[in-house]
Amino acid sequence: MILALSQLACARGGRLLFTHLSLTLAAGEAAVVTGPNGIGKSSLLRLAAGLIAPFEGGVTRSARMALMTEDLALDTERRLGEALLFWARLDGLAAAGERVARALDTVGLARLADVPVRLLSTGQRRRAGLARVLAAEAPLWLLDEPGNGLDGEGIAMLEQAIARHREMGGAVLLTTHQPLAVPGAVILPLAERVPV
Ligand SMILES: Nc1ncnc2c1ncn2[C@@H]1O[C@H](COP(=O)(O)OP(=O)(O)OP(=O)(O)O)[C@@H](O)[C@H]1O
Repeated sequence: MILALSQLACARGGRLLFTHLSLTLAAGEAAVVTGPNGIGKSSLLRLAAGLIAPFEGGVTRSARMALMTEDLALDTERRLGEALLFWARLDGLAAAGERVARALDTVGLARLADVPVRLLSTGQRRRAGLARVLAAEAPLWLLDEPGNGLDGEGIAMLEQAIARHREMGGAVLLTTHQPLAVPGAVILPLAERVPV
C-alpha cells in the first residue's frame, strides 16, 4: 500500500465538504477525483499530501510523494533547468542533473532549459510542473488538474507519463475536469460524498 485514506471527512472554512471517503492505492494503481467547482477536489489532494488535517479519519503514506498543484512551486526568476534542479537536489537522490534532463525531455521542454521560468507560457508552465514531479522519482503522485492548459499533444504526454509511472510501480491520485485516459483507475465522484 502506498496511500490509504480512511473514512476521511474534510471541513474548510467551518463547512463540511465531504465525509466517509476511503481509498487505498497500491503499486500501479490510480484514482481520479471528479466533481464540480468547489466540491473539495483540491482539498482532498491537500489532505492526502498532509498539507491540511482531516476533520475525521486518517491518511497513511508509505512512500515519498510528489505534489503538483496550480502553484508551480518553481522560482520564476531562475532558468527552468536550474529551478528544477533545486527541487531535484532536495530529495537527496543521486544524479539530480540527469533526472532533470530526462524529465525536461519527456515533457518536451528540453530546448527551454535555459529560459527563465517567468517567460514560460501557460501550457509550458504546466509541463514544467510535471517535469518537477517526474524528476522527483517519488512513488506517489498527487496531481491537481494536471491537464489544465495542456494542448492535445500535452495531454497525450501526460497520459503516457502516468501510465509509465504506474508500470514502474508508482501510484497516482489526481483530480480533473477534462477527460483523461487513466485505464483501470478508480473513479471518485466527490459529489456522492457530500453530507446531506
Ligand atoms: N483555506 C481555505 N479556507 C476556507 N475555505 C477554503 C479554503 N480553501 C478552500 N476552501 C473552500 O473549500 C471549498 C472546496 O475548495 P476546493 O479548492 O477543494 O474545491 P475544488 O473541488 O478543487 O474546486 P475547483 O474545481 O474549482 O478547483 C470551496 O468552497 C473553497 O472556498
